Amino acid sequence: MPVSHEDLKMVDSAADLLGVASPSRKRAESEVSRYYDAQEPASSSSSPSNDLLDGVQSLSLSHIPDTDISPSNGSSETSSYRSGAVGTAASTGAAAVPPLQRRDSGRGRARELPRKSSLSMPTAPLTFQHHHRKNSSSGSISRIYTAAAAPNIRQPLSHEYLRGSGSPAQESTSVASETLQNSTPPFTSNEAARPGLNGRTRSLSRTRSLSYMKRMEPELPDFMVSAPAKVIMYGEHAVVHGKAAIAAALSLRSYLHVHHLPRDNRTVTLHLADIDLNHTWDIESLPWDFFNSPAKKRIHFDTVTSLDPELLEALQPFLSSIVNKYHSAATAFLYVYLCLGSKHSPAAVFTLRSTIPIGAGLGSSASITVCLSAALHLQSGMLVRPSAKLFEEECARQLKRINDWAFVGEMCIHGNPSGVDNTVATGGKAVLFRRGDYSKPPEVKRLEHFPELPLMLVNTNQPRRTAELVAAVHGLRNSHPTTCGLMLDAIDNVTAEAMMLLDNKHFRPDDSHLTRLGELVRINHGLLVSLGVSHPKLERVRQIVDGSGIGWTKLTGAGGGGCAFSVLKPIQMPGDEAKKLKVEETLKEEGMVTYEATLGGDGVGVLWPAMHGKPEERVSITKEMFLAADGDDGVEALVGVKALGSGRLAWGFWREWLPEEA
Ligand SMILES: Nc1ncnc2c1ncn2[C@@H]1O[C@H](COP(=O)(O)OP(=O)(O)OP(=O)(O)O)[C@@H](O)[C@H]1O
Ligand SMILES: C[C@@](O)(CCO)CC(=O)[O-]
Repeated sequence: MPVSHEDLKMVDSAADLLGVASPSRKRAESEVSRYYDAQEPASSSSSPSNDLLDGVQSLSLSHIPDTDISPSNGSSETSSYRSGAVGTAASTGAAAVPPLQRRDSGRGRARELPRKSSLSMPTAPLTFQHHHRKNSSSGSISRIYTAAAAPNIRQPLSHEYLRGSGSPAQESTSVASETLQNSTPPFTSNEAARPGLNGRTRSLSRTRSLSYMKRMEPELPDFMVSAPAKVIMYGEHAVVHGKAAIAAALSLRSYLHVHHLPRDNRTVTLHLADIDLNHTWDIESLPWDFFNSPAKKRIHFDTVTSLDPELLEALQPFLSSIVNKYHSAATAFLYVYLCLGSKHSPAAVFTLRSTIPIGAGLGSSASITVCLSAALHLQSGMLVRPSAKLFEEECARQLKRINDWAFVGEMCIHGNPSGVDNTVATGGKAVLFRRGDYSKPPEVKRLEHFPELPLMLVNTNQPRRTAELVAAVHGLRNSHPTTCGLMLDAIDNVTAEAMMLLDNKHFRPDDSHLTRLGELVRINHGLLVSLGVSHPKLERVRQIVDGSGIGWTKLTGAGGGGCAFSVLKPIQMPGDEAKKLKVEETLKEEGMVTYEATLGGDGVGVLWPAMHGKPEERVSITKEMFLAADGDDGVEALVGVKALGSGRLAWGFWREWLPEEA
């Protein structure tokens, strides 16, 4: 392994990476280059000049064997679930190398890799599509890759200029320089000529104009990230107490636009448009010294399982002027921003809009913290844009990094979350999740055979706060430890039984399997009622659906209001469709909203740069356009994963799984 984990930690913690290479970073870069030179066959074809060397990593996946989950072994004490990709990657603790940029001299083209990890494929609208995971090559291997479509990170213009004559980048710099000089004459013209790098001669005025340009030019292009909502099918609340839960990504999503400001603007703005929160901080006045002090410093590779009260305290002066009932989202942003950044972090405006109802049990908070985590990692160069050339293992590693820090954000919003919401919002699809020991990574098993289920999702529009409901269950458990313990065990058994059905490739939603799943839904809801987390409006949904006989209903998420879903019976008799329409009508009359959403789609995605349109007529998506989009439909039409699709010029997803072969 050419670069040690320690080196990389140093590289990372010397976070003034933008434009200024630290000694450790330079060392790491040169080690990567040496390694790369040694690996690359001389016959490699030349690459586009903007190819970047994005990373090298030692890949090591520990495999935890499959274990059958049956009702008999389903209790938390005895059941043993197979750890899947996220959990597995988490357990390796292997170092990942920050993407290092390298101007290519003919070797940087992405090489043919033995196996693709993440193919472009249609996204969420493929309702409950079946997938399986390719067997990964076993053992611990070292590989190197390049990602041609990687974010063009940390490339100040001046670097382009100084690299030598004749490159397209230099041409464009010169043109831009002249344009700027014509429009804004910031320097005197009679400057003495002096030798430039590469033996060339440059005038001082040109040097100064470049430095002026450097200040005016944003450090990075604008980009977007997106993450889905989730539905917990079985096991909410119990999952906070170490039991298993089954959850799936939902096709409603949050979108975060990151607009970079000129370098001489040293501010960072968080604009949460849905909740009318718009706050700007002066970057250099933030408590960096405290967050970056040796005792407090946490880096991208760290798994943080609890918040540091002193760090939270240090943030208070910077949050106290934000008066907003949803202000915990700002705490989450600032905490992660300060942990992952430095006082040299790029100046930017983070604008968020979401199509997920807030505080409705659909994981709106996790969706936004996943977006924030992904954006901050991308900004600091700690992620490679997903591409078909990215190894499955590296995808898992990057997803783990996003997920770990989204969890930190979730802790800021929820207090004591299990992490199931951010895990689903990060990885997408459907998972079985269990976190027995909070000091360790959770066990996560991706459900490869998650079936297409006929679901109806209903929002009661009754607001509530997850943190309060989780605290209420803790309270009940403290006063009735034995009874509550048994109820939590019962929920765990329900989840284990459902797991056998949902992860079974022979599952067919049109036979007795569906009835069994439905009954488990109803039992789980009953247990949640006993735990005190239902609400009269949720009971009303259940009553209406039960009365019509069209399916089985359960609250989802924290309860106390928010959403319920019904697993619908197959439409078999002539009157069945009419009954369903009648139910929807009644719910609407009572002020509730039903959603047509699909489960099992993609997790976190990135649109880099933020552009839309056909390749020949692509235009930038500005934050103004994003803010002006009309409602959820407008947001979806402008930036939506469905509207723009996925692929190199559209949304990219870190996918750990491949479509099932025909
Ligand atoms: N669109 C949004 N814009 C800004 N902040 C948001 C947004 N959505 C969620 N949040 C943040 O998340 C908090 C709501 O989180 P909460 O856990 O109560 O609901 P949820 O995540 O939708 O539900 P559950 O955890 O049951 O799935 C809000 O207080 C706010 O801080
Ligand atoms: C209620 C809960 O189980 C689910 C919230 O979506 C809380 C958690 O898992 O953190």
